[in-house]
This record gives sequence, C-alpha cells and structure tokens, in this order.
Amino acid sequence: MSEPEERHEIQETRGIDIHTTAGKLADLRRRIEEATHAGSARAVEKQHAKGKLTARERIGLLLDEGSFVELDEFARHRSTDFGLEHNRPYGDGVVTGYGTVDGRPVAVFSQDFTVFGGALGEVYGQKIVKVMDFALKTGCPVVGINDSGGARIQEGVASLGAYGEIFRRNTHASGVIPQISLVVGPCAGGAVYSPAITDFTVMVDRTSHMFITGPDVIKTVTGEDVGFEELGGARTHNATSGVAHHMAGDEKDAVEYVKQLLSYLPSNNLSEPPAFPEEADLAVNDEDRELDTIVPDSANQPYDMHTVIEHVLDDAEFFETQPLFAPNVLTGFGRVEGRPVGIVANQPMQFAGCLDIQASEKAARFVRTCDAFNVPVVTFVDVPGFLPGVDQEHDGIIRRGAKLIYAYAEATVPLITVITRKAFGGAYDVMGSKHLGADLNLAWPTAQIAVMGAQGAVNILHRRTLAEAGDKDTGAAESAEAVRARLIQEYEDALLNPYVAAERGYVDAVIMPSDTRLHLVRGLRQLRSKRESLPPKKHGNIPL
Ligand SMILES: CCCC(=O)SCCNC(=O)CCNC(=O)[C@H](O)C(C)(C)COP(=O)(O)OP(=O)(O)OC[C@H]1O[C@@H](n2cnc3c(N)ncnc32)[C@H](O)[C@@H]1OP(=O)(O)O
Repeated sequence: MSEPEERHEIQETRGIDIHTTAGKLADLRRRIEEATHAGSARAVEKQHAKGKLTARERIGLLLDEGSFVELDEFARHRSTDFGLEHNRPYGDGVVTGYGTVDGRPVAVFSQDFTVFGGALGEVYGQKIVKVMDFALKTGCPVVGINDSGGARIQEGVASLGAYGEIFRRNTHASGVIPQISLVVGPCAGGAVYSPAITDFTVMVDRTSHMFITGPDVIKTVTGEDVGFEELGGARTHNATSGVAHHMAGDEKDAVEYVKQLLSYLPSNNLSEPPAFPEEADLAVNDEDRELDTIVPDSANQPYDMHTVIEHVLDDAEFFETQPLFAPNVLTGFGRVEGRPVGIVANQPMQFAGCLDIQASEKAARFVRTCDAFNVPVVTFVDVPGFLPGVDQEHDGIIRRGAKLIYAYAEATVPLITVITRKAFGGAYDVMGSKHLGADLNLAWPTAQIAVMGAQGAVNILHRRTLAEAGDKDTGAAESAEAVRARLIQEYEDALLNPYVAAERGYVDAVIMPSDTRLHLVRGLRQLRSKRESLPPKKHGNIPL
C-alpha cells in the first residue's frame, strides 16, 4: 500500500476528516498516540519482564517532570528492503529531544528496544546526530541512553554510515559539552564506540552488555567459551576493562547517578560548574583534628584515603567514579564551599597505593575530564612508586603511565596537591607535583618526599657496608641488623621528610593535617581567578 493510501485508510477508519481544523488536530493527536506507543504491547511486556524500562520511561526518570520536548517524533525510515516498507513506526526506534535536569538544560536520546530491537538505521542515526548538533550549538550536556541490537541489518551501509556520523559528533563534542552514556541493555559491535568516546558510561548490573564481538563469534573464532555477563556485563566493564564508571543496581540507580554526575559538571566548557555558594567555617573542629592521627607511625601500615577525602569535602560527600576499577587510585567529585572539585588520590589500602597502568589511565582520564570542564583538581599523594613487574613493563607502563604526566602538565584548572605520606621517585613527579604545574603544593609533617623508601635506598647506598657487617656478624660490636637499622634511621632522618622539598619551594607549605580543609578553602578561593594558557597548537600528541 502506498503512503497516501495508507493515510487515507487510517483517516477513514478513525473517522477523522483532515479537511477540517478539528480533524487536523485530531489527526495530530492520533499520530502522537501512535508515536508514543511505537513498540508493540508484547515487546513492551518483554522489556519489562527483563527488568528494563522503555525508552520513554527512562527519559521520564531522567528529566524534570514535564520538561521533555521531543524532536522528530514523526521521523521514520524510507527503506524498502526485506519488507521494511510494511513496518514504518513513528520515531524509527529512538526518542530524542531536550529538557531539564534540576532545572538545567540537557539533550537526550533514548534507544527503544521495543522497535526493531533498538537497531540503528539511517533515519534513527540522523535523529541522534541532530540532537547532538543541537546540544553542541546550545552548549548543553547530552545523555545517550543505549539499548540496541546495533546496526540495523536491513539498512546495511546506511546504518554503518550513521554510526560513523555519531562517532564524529561524539569526538567533536568531546571537551565542549559533557557527554554521558547510560548503557541499559545490549550495546554490541562498533556501536560501543559511541559510549567509549563519551565522558562517562554507566551500566546496570545483569541487564547491560557491551562487546565488540559476542560469545558466539568468539566461540567460533578463538574457541573460548564465555557468557554475555562475563564477557561484557556491567561488572566486567566496571572492574576489569575500565570501560564503565559506575555499576548501578537497577535503572533508577543508574539514572540517579547520571543526575548527580551532571550536578558537578558545567553545561559546557565555557561555563563554570554549578555552585551552591556557602561560606566555609574556617575554625578547626574535632573532625578536622581526626586527620592529625590518621597516618600510622609505621610507614608500612595502610590507612583509608577515603577518610582523608571525606574530611575535607562538604558534608563528607565523595561521589566516586570507577570505584571498582584500579582501586589503588581514587577518583571522583565533591564540593568545597559549595563548588565542585575533582579528587585524585592514591589509596594505600590497595597495592600500597602504587601506580600501575590501570591507575595511571584512570587518573589521567579523570584529570583531563576535570580540566576540560573547569573543575579544579585536588590531589592526595601517598605513593611508594610505580608497581614493579614484567607484565607492567611489557603492557606499556612507560607509554601508559606517561598519560598521567601529560594530563597534569596540560591541565590549566586550579591544581592543589596534598602529600600525606610517601611521594617516592617518578611517582612524586607524576602525582600533581609543582614541577608539572600544580598551583599549591602542601605537605603534612608525615610526608616523605624522596627518590625511594629507606630500605631500598640503604641497600643501594650501603651495599658494601652491609656486606662487611654481614661477614663479621659473629662477634662484631654491631650486628648486621643493627648496622642496617642505624643506616635506615640516618636516611629517614636526613631525607624522608617534607622539609627538603619545602626548602626548595617544591611544596609551598608544610601544614597540620587538621588544617587541610582550611588550606583547600583558602587556596580554591584564591585560585578562582587563575588564568593560564598553553602554547597555541593544533592539538597535543598524548601517548595513547
Ligand atoms: C558500527 C556499528 C556496527 C554494529 O552495530 S555491528 C553489530 C550488529 N548487531 C549485532 O550483531 C547484534 C544482533 N542482535 C542480537 O544479537 C540480539 O538481538 C541481542 C541484541 C543480543 C538481543 O537479543 P534478545 O534480547 O533476545 O532480542 P531479539 O534477538 O529477540 O531482538 C529483538 C528484535 O530486534 C531485532 N533485532 C535485533 N538486532 C537487530 C539488528 N541489528 N538489526 C535489525 N533487527 C535487529 C530482532 O530481529 C528482533 O526482532 P523481532 O522482535 O523478532 O521482530
């Protein structure tokens, strides 16, 4: 049936005369109704049975009530292959538009699995591209809600082209407007690269899957047996691959996380993150004083860096990103005096806080996100160095660890670094050091800023003395162990402190731990007017 015939039939059956104004209005209402229920009742039921919401229900959860304005509601494909001409639902399987989150403008697209399994065709792609361009022009974040079987097979290369257009928009929008991906169903094949380019990806435990090639293809090609969950479930991408930034228990939790994330980010790179101006009480209180005893006497004993972070942030609220990935470095947002800050911190509870490949990449990406979106970075340092190991070397710790240096060195947002304990070797330089451009570098009296720890240093510096002491162990005035202990003590007293660095201005102040919040408040206030620019260039060449 041709399109005019089809339309005529519908009008007749519904008793609408589109030659009258009332009829035209009724016709619009009918079309809206049809567009709103584009997926079959059976498909919606199946969707709910899987514990998943529909595309429109998700938008309803995300946006402020009544704020959603839909675009391209009546767009539909014009394909004629494989019988597609008989199935032309309004919207073409994706709901796009704009609205507000906490009163702030946000653009959104929400893939509708109940229509063609959310598979992306030419028109569907054009809708996404249009809303992304709209967001870029108006300077508002884009939230992409992904639940799709990927490229619409019937539309072939037109579908692949549409993906390419989306990837290009993702790239051009990167660092201009925040882009957040909610993956709430399948996201397969090359389709995964759109979320991968965005700033944050949130997945839902058990119902989200991301993979380039699925279990069947893997079985055929490599013989490996793996299920969807293990291959590309939320836990895998949160804990193992680092693709995702949050593993939500359900879709409500996922949407809540996205809303909170947005609250720390500006609408675009030319505006400031939203602030709740409130003046901090600068008097040191009992809670602040708890930090004076947090660092154990023994350098080998860990403490939880979360506690330090929570003590300096407003209401002790630390909104962590990627908590399950590379837990030896902590990243996330918080507020100081109502203004967002990004936190990067070594975590002595994991691998003694060593930096490894995953931690370096996690922190580097986070620093760059903060820098792109005008969020000051506060860094807490307790790092014994880079994690030793053949795997680390062969997997590229040199190239991949360099990303963190690059990220700090090119960041022009306010940078404040607090060394709580160890800052050894290259890791000292990497973790927001003065030398990479931090604005204010503070150290606690417990800081140990040196090339390496005492054991390693004494072994190298006093190898001969220790060997001789070992030879004479029997009957010597001073046992080998006593010699070692004395040399360690000498090294610690001479070099394992913050004062050698302070003498050189590498740290701006040695502070009481209990004064940390006070220093952050004052420093961040002062740095609000910071202006720094880098040499003009097309773009840098970060070691990828
Ligand atoms: C640059 C991008 C390149 C790419 O995207 S390459 C990747 C291409 N996509 C894929 O390989 C995934 C194909 N789909 C699947 O494996 C499964 O449908 C998937 C996503 C795991 C979901 O499985 P189920 O939950 O069991 O759902 P289902 O299979 O019954 O699908 C529901 C309806 O959606 C349809 N569908 C799914 N993926 C499609 C696609 N790519 N193109 C066209 N139609 C597609 C599927 O035929 C089914 O339709 P119907 O309800 O039976 O009419």
